[in-house]
Amino acid sequence: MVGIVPPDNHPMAETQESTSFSSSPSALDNAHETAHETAAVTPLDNGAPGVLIDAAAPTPDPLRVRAVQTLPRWDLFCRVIDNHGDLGVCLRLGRDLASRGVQVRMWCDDPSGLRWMQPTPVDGLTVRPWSEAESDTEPPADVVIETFGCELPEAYLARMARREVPPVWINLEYLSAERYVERSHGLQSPQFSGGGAGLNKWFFYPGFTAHTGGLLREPGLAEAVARHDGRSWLGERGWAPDAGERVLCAFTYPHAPWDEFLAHLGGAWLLLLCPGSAQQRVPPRLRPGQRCIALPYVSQTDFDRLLWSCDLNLVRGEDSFVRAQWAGRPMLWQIYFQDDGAHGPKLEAFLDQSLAGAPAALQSSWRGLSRAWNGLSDGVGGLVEPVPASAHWADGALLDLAVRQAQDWRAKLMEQPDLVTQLMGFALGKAGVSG
Ligand SMILES: Cc1cn([C@H]2C[C@H](O)[C@@H](COP(=O)(O)OP(=O)(O)O[C@H]3O[C@@H](C)[C@H](O)[C@@H](O)[C@H]3O)O2)c(=O)[nH]c1=O
Repeated sequence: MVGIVPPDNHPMAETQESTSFSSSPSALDNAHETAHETAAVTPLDNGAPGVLIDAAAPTPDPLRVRAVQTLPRWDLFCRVIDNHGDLGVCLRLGRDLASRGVQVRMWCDDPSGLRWMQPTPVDGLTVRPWSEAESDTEPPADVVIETFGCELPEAYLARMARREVPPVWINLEYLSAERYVERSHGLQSPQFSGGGAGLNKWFFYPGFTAHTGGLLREPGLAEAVARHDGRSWLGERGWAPDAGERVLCAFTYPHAPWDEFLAHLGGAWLLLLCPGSAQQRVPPRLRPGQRCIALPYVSQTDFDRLLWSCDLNLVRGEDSFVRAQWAGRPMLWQIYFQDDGAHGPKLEAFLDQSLAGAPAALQSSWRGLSRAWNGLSDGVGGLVEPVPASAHWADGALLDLAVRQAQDWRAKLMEQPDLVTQLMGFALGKAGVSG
């Protein structure tokens, strides 16, 4: 068992929240463009790996066994741009891979958030300072995952290129429901210069449809959610609702239009406020029937359980957004704001997919509420606007419809092979050992 606790002298996690990259193109756009600029861009040649065998099932998953035997060591590279999502996604990926038997090293430039996200060791997962990847004496791993276009250290790239059998080098991209994802998933970018010259980089896109890399979903997740007793779990922590109260969890960016939202939140609600802007922005004087509790940072595992316990989850970024979908509870997504307005179409694309087939009343209300929560009027970026009165959604019937929709959407997503299963199949294919 290897520890995952960051070095003692590392600064503790910051609590300042950043809500945008800059006005320059996002890392996603850059990576996307890189793939298309390169002369030899070829589509995914072996299709999506069609293996869907739960690794928790008693029968060993043949793909997992083959992947662990053939590609036993994986290196993940994680650069913390801001907030907690970069680290959160890498941790979840590393933990999932390690639980399936591969040895994972996570090279990270700021692992301080792991103190609360992952306070206990994870078997098979080690965290190493990014700076040491340059001079590491062990050879690079069999599979190298560059997350979110974080750009690997030059010296490490050169050592990758010198390996007799080069590692499978995969860039794991940001999650989006937009159409380009299906087109871009599985593209390759041969490298002609720099330390990695001669190597091939593959682009792997998470997503919501069969022609994408899917979503992180560890084995046994559905069963764990089904077994969870939310009210007892909240009670054990002193966060239980009173009789007749609904519970809402809020993990938000600073620009959420809280005043308008609370004005339209009908009925009795207990607001569980995660650290950061939700605690700073929710007005101390709430409306009759509303009360709040400020939560501390909890581990990622407990954060999931928190989402499973609430009647409504206000989430953000990427990882909490995905986890709220697995909770199968109504969820409002506060998307990561981008100065160039790229977040508008990204939100609309997700709403198009997740609301498809929902009752018309819910579709229009939820879309309106989601736009308003994000300060968008019609999918085009803009300043925060008041939540329209039509978004007076929270009483009775509409929330019940939203519950059903969240469960239907989750059931649809569960039909997809999970991201790690797909990633293992993809890596095997690119190592020339699929079959
Ligand atoms: C509040 C809380 C969160 N978490 C975890 C859950 C997630 O793994 C993580 C939060 O990450 P996210 O939900 O992705 O939101 P986020 O906004 O923190 O992160 C990101 O959003 C991305 C879109 C950007 O690219 C990133 O640069 C980053 O800003 O923190 C806990 O483990 N415990 C807690 O108490």
